Amino acid sequence: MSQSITLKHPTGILEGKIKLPASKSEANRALIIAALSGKESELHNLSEANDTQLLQRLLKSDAETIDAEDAGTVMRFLTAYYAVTGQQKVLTGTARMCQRPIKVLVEALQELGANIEYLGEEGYPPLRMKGFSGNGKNRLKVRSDISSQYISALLMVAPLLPEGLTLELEGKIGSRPYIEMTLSLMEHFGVSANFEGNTITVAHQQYKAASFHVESDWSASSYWYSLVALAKEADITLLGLREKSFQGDSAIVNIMYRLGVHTSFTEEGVKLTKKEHEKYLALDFADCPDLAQTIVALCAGLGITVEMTGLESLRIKETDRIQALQIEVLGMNSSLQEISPGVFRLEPGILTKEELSFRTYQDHRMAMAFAPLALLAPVEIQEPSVVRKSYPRYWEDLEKVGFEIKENE
Ligand SMILES: O=C(O)C1=C[C@@H](OP(=O)(O)O)[C@@H](O)[C@H](O)C1
Ligand SMILES: C=C(OP(=O)(O)O)C(=O)O
Repeated sequence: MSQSITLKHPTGILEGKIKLPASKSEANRALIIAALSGKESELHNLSEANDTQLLQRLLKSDAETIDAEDAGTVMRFLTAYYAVTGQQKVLTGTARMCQRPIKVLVEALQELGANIEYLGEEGYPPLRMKGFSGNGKNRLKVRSDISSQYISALLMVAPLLPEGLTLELEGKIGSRPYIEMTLSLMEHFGVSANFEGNTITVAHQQYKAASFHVESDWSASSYWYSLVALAKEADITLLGLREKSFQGDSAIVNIMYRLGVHTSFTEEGVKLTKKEHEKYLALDFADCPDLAQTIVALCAGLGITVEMTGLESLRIKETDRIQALQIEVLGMNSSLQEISPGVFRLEPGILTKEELSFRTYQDHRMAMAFAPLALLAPVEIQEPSVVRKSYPRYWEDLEKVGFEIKENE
């Protein structure tokens, strides 16, 4: 794919049925649990997302050096997996992955008896995994305000530990629904846990073989909600989404109700139609950080002021997402500012440009969140292939509902 594409929509009217990619979060948990169980589990509808394809390949690889690329779940889940299964590996990733912290997880695994060495800067990948003595502690305090992926990684390996594991979560619990998703998947594969207050206990147990069907990705649905909110008229069905979901990003239903999208659940998934939107919103993203970019881009487009909290983890994701958003909304005459510690305010401006252009910072969600603005004016997206991380068919799906996409020289 070329360095940039330009999107236009000739009518602004959207109609169609879209099969979303499957959730990479559910799929990557199911893959790790199936590998830990040592049993033949049937996993259906594994995501075509690169993060999932990559984990599938790496779990089968005999190579000593394992490249987790830019996939946070792959890096964190494999660190715990290789540690507890005593495999000698070097775990690395993209330059950005080597700036994403992993100290909390490494220190926890070391306390459990893992021998892990930093090959670069302390606290960051690459890591050398040197074996597991298995005579460590069975109760740990772990910070839960940096990334929930550390907690999920520890929980999935916990039943293999001779005395199980009790985790005491310290600090604010960020991305909590992802921890709950991990526990639900573990339960699906026969392992019970107890989560009360800030303490999670998992006894020594065996995973059981089970079949599992991965649900469509609610995070990916958010771009379609945004498209409906910006369209002149819309009738869009997203296939394979369920009202009762393991995914916390299903919170998009209630957020988008306020931003002009009505959801009805059908046999096949969800049907999205337009309604009135509110003019001002205050939203907390602590439980659903991956939705923040969608909402910022949409509110800048619709002229809605939004005050946001719970954005702390955005600074250590595929890029510093707060900084990337602050730069990119300027091109729409909007501003995103921290008005008091931890509180960000998006103040939308009037669109004056005939064509909008957005950089994507090697972050799939920057590309997917800003593309729907092509319903207001032609939009150039730089480095469009970034979408492969979670939604490789995004551009094709937009073409199915009438977007014209031109590859630029
Ligand atoms: O466990 C998971 O599948 C994820 C957890 C979240 O990360 P943090 O826990 O780092 O916020 C989320 O942003 C990421 O896309 C997927
Ligand atoms: C943050 C994300 O993924 P990860 O942390 O798994 O790289 C994401 O998909 O938005």
